[in-house]
Amino acid sequence: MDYYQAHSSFIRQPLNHHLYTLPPPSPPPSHFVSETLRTDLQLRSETLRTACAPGLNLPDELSGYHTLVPLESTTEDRRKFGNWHSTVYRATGKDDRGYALRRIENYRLAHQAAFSAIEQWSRIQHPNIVQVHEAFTSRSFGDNSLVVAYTYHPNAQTLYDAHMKPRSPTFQNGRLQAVSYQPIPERTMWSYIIQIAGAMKAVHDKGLAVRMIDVTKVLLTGKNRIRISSCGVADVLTYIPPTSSTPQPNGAANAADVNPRMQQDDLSMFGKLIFALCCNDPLAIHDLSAALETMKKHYSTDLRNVALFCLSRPGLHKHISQLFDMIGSRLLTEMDDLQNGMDRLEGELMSELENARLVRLLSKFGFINERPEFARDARWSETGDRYIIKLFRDYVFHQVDEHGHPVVNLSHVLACLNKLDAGTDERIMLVSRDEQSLLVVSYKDIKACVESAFAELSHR
Ligand SMILES: Nc1ncnc2c1ncn2[C@@H]1O[C@H](COP(=O)(O)OP(=O)(O)OP(=O)(O)O)[C@@H](O)[C@H]1O
Repeated sequence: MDYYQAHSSFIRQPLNHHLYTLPPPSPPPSHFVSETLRTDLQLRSETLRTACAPGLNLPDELSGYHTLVPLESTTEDRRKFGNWHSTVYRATGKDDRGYALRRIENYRLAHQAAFSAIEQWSRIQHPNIVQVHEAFTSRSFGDNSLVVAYTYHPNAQTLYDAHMKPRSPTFQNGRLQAVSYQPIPERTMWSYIIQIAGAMKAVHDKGLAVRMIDVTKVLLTGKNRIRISSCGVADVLTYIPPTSSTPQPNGAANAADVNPRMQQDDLSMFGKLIFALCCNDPLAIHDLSAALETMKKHYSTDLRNVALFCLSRPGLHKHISQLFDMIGSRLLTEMDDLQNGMDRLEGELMSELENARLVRLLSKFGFINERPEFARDARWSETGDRYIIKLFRDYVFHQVDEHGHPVVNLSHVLACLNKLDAGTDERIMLVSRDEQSLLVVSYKDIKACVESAFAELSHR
């Protein structure tokens, strides 16, 4: 006979939604947090776990990083980082986190001091800069490679890929139609400008220069969230050791030594990037008057002025801080958007908060039930609080239907656990496996049993 005939068909209890905390009333729409946050996060975590296609002949291990997966084609259409061939790989670090490893092929380290810029970069933590971790050389790829490790942002796209890459035609009404060009909205452009300018200012204030501001090197890592990638590589590649007679023109070994011209170059690269994005053409500034005409069609004079300021002739007083005077109240719009984004995220977090409660509860069950050291100690598992918990566990998870088949009903589990966590006065009947004893207890009682059994374990 089924040991749980007494509950052979339990009453289906709807989820008690009042036991969940409701998110605050409709958070305002946000420029930053994705509408489909859950899907986005799930896709990111899936990407983190994808394995590499076999046959790529990649090293198994590289200075503590393993499971390398190339993030771009390693065969055809190989683009270059300056004059060097470069490839970005996703890898897992010693701490089990994801890293992006940028490998520069055929690089010979002549001076260990070339890495000192990486140390400076690794100390810069900024929300719009992909964090630099370390750099090392390696022969594991069969050549002399320089490898720089960055934080990995799953499913990040370069601004080029996100906005400018030609899209393949799609089927519409049974016909292949070219995807029409959609200019980036002005508000998004301001947001990008503010984020990049903020990152540049942080870098310049530290006496460094970004040196690589390009649509293929700025990553979109979330909705309208961008980060400058590849920082530090140019400093290592172009390092020139100081000599007693000449100041360092390029070497970034020392913050104070960075040539202010590089910071001016950053500003003009920034100007080129703004034109490229607004005109949907990476080489837009090659024909400046045409580029200005195109910009006029879709963007305000203020935006054009910011781009022109960046491109203007370098000068002693030209500085990234001046850009913020030109941005003016748009900074406030950006702050509003960010705060709306925070509200929305908090709302999302509220509804996920309940999961943590239930996991905590289930973990306590895991600690209490079936402890091997008490297997022969019937006084532990078959008496008092622990016995009630054991019967409750059967009630929640081990019920069978009239045919003796396991009842697998998640809403029953959730409802029971929520009531237990809330410690309601509702009472249930628990039946022993041999059906010899029946106990009527409230969730409140069971909650007290769980707390005391757990406390007893923790203080042993
Ligand atoms: N830190 C990172 N996290 C996640 N993805 C990254 C990271 N850095 C780079 N990537 C991805 O790696 C790929 C290659 O990056 P890379 O900078 O080489 O861009 P690219 O478009 O191939 O430019 P290039 O012309 O220099 O080859 C891009 O798809 C980019 O999104």
